[in-house]
Amino acid sequence: MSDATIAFIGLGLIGGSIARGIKREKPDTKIMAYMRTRSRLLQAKEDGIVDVLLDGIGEELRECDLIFLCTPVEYNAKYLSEIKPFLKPGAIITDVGSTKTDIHEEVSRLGMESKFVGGHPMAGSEKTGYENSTDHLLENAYYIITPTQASTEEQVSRLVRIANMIGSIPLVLNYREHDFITAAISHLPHIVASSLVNLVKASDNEEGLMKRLAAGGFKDITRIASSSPEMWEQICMTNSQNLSVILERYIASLNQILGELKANDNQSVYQLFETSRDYRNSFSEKVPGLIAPDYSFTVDMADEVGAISTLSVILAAKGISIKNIGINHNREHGEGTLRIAFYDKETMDNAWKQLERYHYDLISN
Ligand SMILES: NC(=O)c1ccc[n+]([C@@H]2O[C@H](COP(=O)([O-])OP(=O)(O)OC[C@H]3O[C@@H](n4cnc5c(N)ncnc54)[C@H](O)[C@@H]3O)[C@@H](O)[C@H]2O)c1
Ligand SMILES: O=C(O)C(=O)C[C@]1(C(=O)O)C=C[C@@H](O)C=C1
Repeated sequence: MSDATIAFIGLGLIGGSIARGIKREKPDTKIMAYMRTRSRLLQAKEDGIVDVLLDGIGEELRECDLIFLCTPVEYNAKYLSEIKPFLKPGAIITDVGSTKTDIHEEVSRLGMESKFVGGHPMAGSEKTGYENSTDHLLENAYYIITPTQASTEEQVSRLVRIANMIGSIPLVLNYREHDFITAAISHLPHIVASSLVNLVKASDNEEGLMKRLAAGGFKDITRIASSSPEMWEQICMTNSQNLSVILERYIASLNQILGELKANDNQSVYQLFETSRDYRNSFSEKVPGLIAPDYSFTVDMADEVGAISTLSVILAAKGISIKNIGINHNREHGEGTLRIAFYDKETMDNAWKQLERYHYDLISN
């Protein structure tokens, strides 16, 4: 079944980014959307991302092959029963929620296992709303797919196709396992970041010197404390059991560090930093989800004086901005190769076309 008509309930950061990615790759997809803020929906129509504006859940959904739930997790689960009467045969509902057990349990309670496949893109931002969505937000990030016991291969492969289409890397996972993993690598970090920021707020002096002097270290590990409270309250409440287990382990590890500090146990404090450094360094920066999308290609060209400037002039004449240009030192592609990076995919594709016209030898990265 082809997913020619797709609806989005909630069109914020994640819904908006998926819709943009789909429209970029398959512009003839008919996209319907509903969200709380009407003005942003109108903007999405103006941008050519949404074709049909919905006033709520209703008859129009009967036309849809695929329905994305992209609101905070508890609202996603509530929408299931409302949407159920409007599902056409073969249609599936999916969601993008950060927790999965809660919605899967609601799916079972409603007897909708054959109509639902869960999803969760493992990328995002502390920013919210359609206005911050981009067609490349989820590129190079894992897109976790959580089937039900009744999900068919065909249904799962439809979600895999969508994930691939938007540049993500699909990964099928059991929904309970998903929630334990994300408790440790996503939900606890949000609690740590927010509680640390609140600790500094409570400990600062009247002149606010802590706030003023906070530098890279503090800012690096607290960026996510600016995330949406509505979204994170719902994530924590729907994964409270896993989160409690992980939080208790974390508190125990903090208490251990406290004991070591008080006892002047410098060996153990050294080991804390040594172990974490080695493990953190073993997270390849090439791990999907950690790297920014790379819009670059290589040009194999003669190593002649002026070669770079000739190429730059060709691109500049077409108004194409280059983000970075440099000689490739690994020489895998032969002598005089140049790596050119661009700000987005569209610019990169355009540059490729222009250089092809001048018969440059191009290699995709
Ligand atoms: N932000 C992230 O980093 C991230 C990453 C992966 C998954 N998620 C998940 O994606 C979902 C959406 O998060 P987001 O970051 O896009 O949030 P967002 O605030 O940017 O967008 C939420 C959208 O839902 C709409 N909405 C909220 N309540 C609604 C309701 N009751 N009915 C209809 N529309 C409603 C809002 O108007 C908005 O369009 C959440 O379930 C979240 O757990 C978030
Ligand atoms: O980068 C961020 O701002 C995020 O918080 C993204 C992040 C996370 O890594 O925890 C947040 C929630 C999601 O469900 C998936 C990704």
